[in-house]
This record gives sequence, C-alpha cells and structure tokens, in this order.
Amino acid sequence: MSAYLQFDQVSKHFPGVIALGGVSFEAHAGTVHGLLGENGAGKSTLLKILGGQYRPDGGRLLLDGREVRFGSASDAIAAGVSIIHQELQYVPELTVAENVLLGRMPTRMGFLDKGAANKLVSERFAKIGVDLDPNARLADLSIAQRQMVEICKAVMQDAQVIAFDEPTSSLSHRETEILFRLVRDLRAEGRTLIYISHRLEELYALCDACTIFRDGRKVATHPVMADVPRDRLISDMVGRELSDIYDYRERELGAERLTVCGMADGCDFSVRAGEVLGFFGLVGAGRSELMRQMYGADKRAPGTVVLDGAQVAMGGPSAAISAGIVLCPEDRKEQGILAQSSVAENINISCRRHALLGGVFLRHAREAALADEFIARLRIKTPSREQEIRLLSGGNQQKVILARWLAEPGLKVLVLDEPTRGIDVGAKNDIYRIIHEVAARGCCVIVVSSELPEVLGISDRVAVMRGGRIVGQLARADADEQAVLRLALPDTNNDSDNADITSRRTA
Ligand SMILES: Nc1ncnc2c1ncn2[C@@H]1O[C@H](COP(=O)(O)OP(=O)(O)OP(=O)(O)O)[C@@H](O)[C@H]1O
Repeated sequence: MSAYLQFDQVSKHFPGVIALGGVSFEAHAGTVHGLLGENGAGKSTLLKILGGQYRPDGGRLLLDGREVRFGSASDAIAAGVSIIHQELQYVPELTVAENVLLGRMPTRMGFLDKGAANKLVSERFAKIGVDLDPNARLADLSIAQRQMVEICKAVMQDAQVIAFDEPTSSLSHRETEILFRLVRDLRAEGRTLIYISHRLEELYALCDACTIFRDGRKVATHPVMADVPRDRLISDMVGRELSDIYDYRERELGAERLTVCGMADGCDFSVRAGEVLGFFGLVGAGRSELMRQMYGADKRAPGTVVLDGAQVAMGGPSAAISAGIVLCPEDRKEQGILAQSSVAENINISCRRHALLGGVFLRHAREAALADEFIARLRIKTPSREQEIRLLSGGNQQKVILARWLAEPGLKVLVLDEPTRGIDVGAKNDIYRIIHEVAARGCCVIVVSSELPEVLGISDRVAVMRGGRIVGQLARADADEQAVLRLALPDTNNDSDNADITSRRTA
C-alpha cells in the first residue's frame, strides 16, 4: 500500500492559538483514516488546509509523493481533493444535477444542457446506489440527501482524496448506514478517505487506521484501528483516564415537581425533584417536538405544564424561561449564537435578559466571573472570554451555548436536546457531571438523546417514544439496551431497522 496523502510538519497559528503545531502523518490509498481529538484539537483546521481554504504557516502537504501548494479551494479540487464539510456547501436554488456538476455543466450550442446533465447524474447515482431525483431543488432535500449530493459531486470530480468532517451528526441510523456503504465503496475503488468523528463506535466500524490529536499536536497514529483498545483511544485523546464517562451517582429524589399533560395523545409525563429523565427514541419518534411544545417554542399548543403545583402560562419561550424552564435545542443555529459576539456575551445573554445584575461595573465584573467559571468547568478552549464565538471550534461553540443555559438564573427544569452531539468524550464527561450537579440541587433534568448508552448511563428513569407517543417508562434498574430497544423499535419485526440499531450499538 502506498501513502497517497502525507502531512509533513504542518502548522497553523491564529492570534493567540496554535491550531496545528507541526503535524505529520500519512494516509494510504484504499483505506479510511480516522481523525480523533478533543474539541479544538485542530482536526477541522487540518481539513481546511487539505481543502485549500487555509494556507499552512509551515510544513508540506504531499499527494502521491509530490508536494502540492493550494492557494484556494479550486486548486485542491483540481488536484483531486474533496472535503465534505460539517456545514455543507451547496446552492439551495439549483437542482441536484446542477449542484453536482457545478462549474462543469454540459452545454449544447453554447447553452447549458439540463437534459444531458440529468442523464449523466442519474447514471452515476444508479451506479453508486443513490436514489435521488436529479431535478429536485437542493432546498427541498433533507440534510442526508444534501450530503449525498456533496459526495456524488466529489466522486464525479474524480477526487482521489475525500475527507468527511463529522458527517453523521445530523443523520438517522438508516442514513448513516447508506453513508457507510458509500464510504466503503469508495475505499474499494482505491480512494484515500479521511473521516472525522467523535463517535468511537463509528470509527471502529469504518476506519482502517487512525490518528489522534490533542492541542494541535499528533499524539499517535495507529495503523490498525481494530487493535487499539477503546480506553487507549480515550486517554490518548483527552490526556487522562476516563474509565466511566457517565459517572452516575445515586441522588435523593424528591416529590413530583413537573407534570406535563395533554400535549398530545399518550405523551403525559412527570419528573421528580432531583431526577434525570432520559427520553430515547429513533429519529422522528417525536421527542424534540414534545419538548418544544412543552416549552411553547411552537405555535400555541394544547396541554398543561404544572411546576411546583402552579400551572405555567404557556406563552412561548420567554414565559417558560420566566417560570424556570429552559430548553437547549439540538440545532446550534437555532440556538441563536451571536456569531460576532464574544464568548462571555454569548454565555451571559440570559442573565442580561433577567436584568438581575446591578450597576454597569458590577454587571461586567459578574459577567466576566461567570464566563470564566464556565470556561473552566466545561473546559472551553478559547484564548480568552473576549474571543468571538465564531472563531471557536464547532464543539467549543456548542459548549458555550450549553453554558448559557446552565448559567440561567432561577433554573428549575433543564431540558437538553442531544446535549453531546459533536462533543468530545472528555467534554461529555464534564457535561454529565454538570447534569448531575444541577439535578442534585433539586432541579428536574430532561435529556433527549439518540445515543442509547448515554441515556442509560445518566438517567434515573428512561421514557421511550415511538410514533409520537411515550410507549414505556423504565426505572434505571430495569432499563437495559434490550428493554429500551424492544419499546423503541417499530412493531413489525423489521430486520433492517434492527440491523441498523444493532450495528451502531455494538460496533
Ligand atoms: N479562524 C480562526 N481564528 C481563530 N482561531 C481559530 C480559527 N479557526 C480555528 N481556530 C482555533 O483553532 C483551534 C482548532 O480548531 P479546529 O476547528 O481545527 O478544532 P477541531 O479539532 O475541529 O474541533 P471540534 O471537534 O470542536 O470541531 C481551536 O482552538 C479554534 O478555536
């Protein structure tokens, strides 16, 4: 096997940050090479250098033994490198075929030939087993479908190196399986694939080799992924032993504090003071919708929410927040990141809204202290609290948003929807510890998650949803993988659904 792609002492600095401090590793043709590392370790920066978006400050990049220097993304594409970024890059108003062939549309007598484009793209889709209408507008497709379009684009550009940056973070189990199949097919064709993920089970399922980063440096390259024990990967990544990332501790549960009823058929539930209630279900089971409804985020819905014996006025999110109920939604964009504002401002938004703090000087001092406290507690990687949030890595932005809700004054009910998506394993451990602390203060904590081990690891009780209803609630002692999946899976004994789930669970 030849090393098709080589990084040789590659470095990249930003003001106050060494994103990459001289990184060397190589990836072979016909393999999938995983990249792992804490949030902010430098993985995305490396892909941006590979994709021509950033120029390295030092070091060399070699393709097939020859040094390449990319001045722009189109240089990288011309050299046969394609990056499937976390934030997909497509033109929503154009069709699937137009996006796939962007800049290379076939023409006839000087005009774009849409018919020929559709035919070309259909043939290619058929060959790789993708079921998409070349005439559909990108804006009308799901995230997974748009991702398929990006991959097809890379394939049709004849990219020899294709790199994926956390591609499954918004995909369902079934969509993930389709993606895995595509990646394996590309590997069989002899392409060099780079795959970034925080999901260790995915990396074990897909990667042949891996390289681990910490703080902009390479910790290790393992030529055979399957030979590396999980504990070793984790300690390499976070620089400390983490034998039990969930760190569950028994808590004294109080009386029923929150009761939600009449939101939708079969969706009533309650939570005791100090209790962590996990909500599990397959994607589309209705968990996020129920939470949003309870929070008043969607249009005025039926049903009542009773907190500490009093009915909560269902007047939208601000009413919920005033009552002490906060929801941290799964989609970061929806969460109102103030991209141009500092980390401190993003953490302190909710405190400002409450105007609980005194004069301007006092307020600034308190806000600064609160921001510093959360930067330390969640180990947010930033040169200072004054850094603009948009300059942080994806996972660290996510932590700032979480801090915003954890800092909410008067918190009584904390609802976290997929709180650890895109977050590294060390930071997950920090978040689980904070969930425990919030519950131990007597708050009700609701965690919606598609990661079954996470739900089982941190919850006092697990509610399982399927088809828009709560189909069962299991006490911690009775909640194991089998019991939860039996409730969560469709009635029909659908083997492929089961296979999907099983592969993600046990890989
Ligand atoms: N344009 C920029 N300006 C300043 N700092 C930046 C910029 N881009 C990245 N950084 C910093 O460089 C470091 C590496 O970031 P990078 O996005 O490569 O991390 P990552 O390993 O991909 O993290 P994650 O797992 O959270 O996506 C981080 O500290 C980040 O804040």
